[in-house]
Amino acid sequence: MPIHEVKHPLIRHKLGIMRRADISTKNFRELAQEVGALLTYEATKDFNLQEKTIEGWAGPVNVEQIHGKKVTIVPILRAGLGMLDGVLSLIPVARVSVVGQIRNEETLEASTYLEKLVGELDQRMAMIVDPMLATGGSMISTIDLLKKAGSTEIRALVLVAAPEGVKKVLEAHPDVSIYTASVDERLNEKGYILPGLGDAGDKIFGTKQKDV
Ligand SMILES: O=P(O)(O)OC[C@H]1O[C@H](OP(=O)(O)OP(=O)(O)O)[C@H](O)[C@@H]1O
Ligand SMILES: O=c1cc[nH]c(=O)[nH]1
Ligand SMILES: [Mg+2]
Repeated sequence: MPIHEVKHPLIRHKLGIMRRADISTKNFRELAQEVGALLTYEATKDFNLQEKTIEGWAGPVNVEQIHGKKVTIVPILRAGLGMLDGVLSLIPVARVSVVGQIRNEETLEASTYLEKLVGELDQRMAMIVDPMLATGGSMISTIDLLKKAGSTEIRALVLVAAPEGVKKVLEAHPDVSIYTASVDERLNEKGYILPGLGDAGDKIFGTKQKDV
């Protein structure tokens, strides 16, 4: 299923706190990482395991280990950095490919200002992280550039998604799976998600809240 709305009680609870208008930068930041980690848990549940015999305390023991999955995590600057450590806490060996996208607040068009990708993308699962999937422009542009660079297996982890953006991403890239804590109601006339979280980048970095 290309869209996975993860309804785990811990995620619902933490996301509910993130929606408070008066949340502090510190709390928003901490929760973005925590929900990022919980979404990672869900997004990796189909990873294959292989058996291996190791020397245990009482002799040889059969254990399982993740098989054949090289991963690159792709935070979309800026706000994606707010989930990166949470994802890395569960996949500590992953390489990180950084992509900068900025949305023009008038036209809502995304433009790429940084692309620093790791090698062997054709052999890695790419896990894109960004708190917000609104019109979908930033996500589509990121998937486009990853595919151009060789990615064939891509997952996207977002805290909150708008139905309009999910539809656009899946129309453009039906092979990509999206994991989210919530598919919200809709976009407002300025392209912000309702009820949403407001401007996630500003909340994570403590910059000025825009008039949304
Ligand atoms: O789906 P879209 O309509 O493209 O909107 C979503 C994008 O907008 C925000 O980034 P923004 O451009 O505000 O940059 P920032 O992360 O630096 O704040 C957000 O973090 C997403 O990347
Ligand atoms: O709701 C939104 C839409 C775009 N970017 C955000 O940070 N929030
Ligand atoms: Mg922003």
